[in-house]
Amino acid sequence: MLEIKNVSKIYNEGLQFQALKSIDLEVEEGEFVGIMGPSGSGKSTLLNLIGTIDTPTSGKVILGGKEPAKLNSEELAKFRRNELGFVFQNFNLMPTLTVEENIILPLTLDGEKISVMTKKLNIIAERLGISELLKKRIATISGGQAQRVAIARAMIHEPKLILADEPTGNLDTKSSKDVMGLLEDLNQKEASTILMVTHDPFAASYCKKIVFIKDGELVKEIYQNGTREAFYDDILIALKEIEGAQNEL
Ligand SMILES: Nc1ncnc2c1ncn2[C@@H]1O[C@H](COP(=O)(O)OP(=O)(O)OP(=O)(O)O)[C@@H](O)[C@H]1O
Repeated sequence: MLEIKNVSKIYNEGLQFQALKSIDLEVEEGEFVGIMGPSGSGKSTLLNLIGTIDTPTSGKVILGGKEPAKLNSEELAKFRRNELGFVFQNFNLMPTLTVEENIILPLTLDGEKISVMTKKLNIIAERLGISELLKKRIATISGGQAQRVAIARAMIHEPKLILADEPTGNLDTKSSKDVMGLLEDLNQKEASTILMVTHDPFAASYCKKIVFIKDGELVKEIYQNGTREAFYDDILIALKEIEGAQNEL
């Protein structure tokens, strides 16, 4: 469903900098993939290319058979709204709106009927355990609750792919566990395809596969074969290997 073919990204502002070098990556429908790597290795650059926020210097990003780089700005805005769901570290919710207003925002932009929006809203709120919060303003809920709301907003239009950038970055341990359990559930029970950038080995242990990026190149891939606890240990070993090699340099 997602194909990244020989993608490179060179930033041209001021000094040229090659942030990604010939990346090849395929994500199948229903996968839950983590992207890890040292700071500055190119994780956000890669996520921005997949999220159609930026375009590759060379190579192709193909999502659901379409190449977003070929769309005009209006088509692209529609593509992004329909095919992708975004979850960010800082939640990116509208603080003065209520929980329900935030969740239905993507549908409002598409001019959906109120009856359809209400039905979808109630199903997803129930599913994510936030039905009690719908009338509250974002400014009055906790970080863990805000991230649930952000996930509901990312899911409500049933996107092909959910892109999460450090979704537990601003959460305490308990909320991180809740949010990751929720993403795992969406992946397992509703076959949502999820791609998540994270520094946090605990959050990453919920993924089924992790790709490691270093200096703009994919250097390693590991899969969860046994328990999540065993995968957590595998992740720590892989990080040590990659960051250790970096420290030696
Ligand atoms: N707009 C830009 N112009 C020039 N260089 C950039 C730009 N954006 C990012 N870079 C550089 O590209 C490299 C990769 O950045 P990126 O943000 O993708 O890394 P990252 O792995 O997400 O890092 P972090 O984990 O710290 O968020 C870095 O060296 C960064 O300085």
